[in-house]
Amino acid sequence: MSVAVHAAHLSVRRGEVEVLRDVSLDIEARTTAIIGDNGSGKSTFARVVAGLVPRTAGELRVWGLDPGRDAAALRPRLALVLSNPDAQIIMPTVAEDVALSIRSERLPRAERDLRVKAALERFGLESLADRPAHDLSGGQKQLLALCGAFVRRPDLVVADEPTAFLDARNARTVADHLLADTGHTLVVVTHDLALARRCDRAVLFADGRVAASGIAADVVDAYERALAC
Ligand SMILES: Nc1ncnc2c1ncn2[C@@H]1O[C@H](COP(=O)(O)OP(=O)(O)OP(=O)(O)O)[C@@H](O)[C@H]1O
Repeated sequence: MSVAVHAAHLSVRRGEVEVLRDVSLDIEARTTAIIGDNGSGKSTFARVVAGLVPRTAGELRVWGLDPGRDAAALRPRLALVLSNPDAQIIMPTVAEDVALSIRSERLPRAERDLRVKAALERFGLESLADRPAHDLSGGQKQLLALCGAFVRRPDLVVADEPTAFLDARNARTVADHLLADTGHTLVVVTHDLALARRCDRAVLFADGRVAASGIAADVVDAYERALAC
């Protein structure tokens, strides 16, 4: 499997604070969880991979491209899912919001509508297609955010605490969709250790550095043992 994310001695400074320090890792598994305490740098890592935050030092490649310099080439291949779906809803109705995600592909209308319909069906949202998006429940909104991400058929999905505001049932549904093998690579920042365990690999961040990485269950076990001390 090719390397989705390659970081070598990556550092990120935000203001006076060095938030990521000397991070070196390769992400090549299909699904990778990023775990660690509050403030350990997980979201910053997700954002620098997604090209939203610049690096201060070191090397970063996403599918061999530099997220800072090659943002335009990476944009169609990468989808970002955040914990607060309200921040990701733009259009008035559910179907329009999903269609917006593929507007830049300039598809013929019939083809676009078919793509949107298939995506809505996959996420169980077809009966809500014409509903105002902001009227959906929190769980439905997060499914809508996922639908908008996956309708683009991204190679890499970066999800930052996608289950944070969901009940156990919706968290499970969202995790099932993220982990389903649809040909994408998943990097998921999460405090949901059940979700982290279901990933192939995990990376534990501590104080802006990589503290451990390996098979997800092993890394989560080590983190839980450390938490118990
Ligand atoms: N724009 C910024 N300016 C200054 N400091 C920042 C900025 N963004 C993040 N930080 C700091 O960087 C550190 C890491 O933040 P980050 O959000 O990456 O952590 P996290 O591991 O995702 O935390 P959480 O689990 O609480 O979401 C924190 O100390 C945070 O205060």
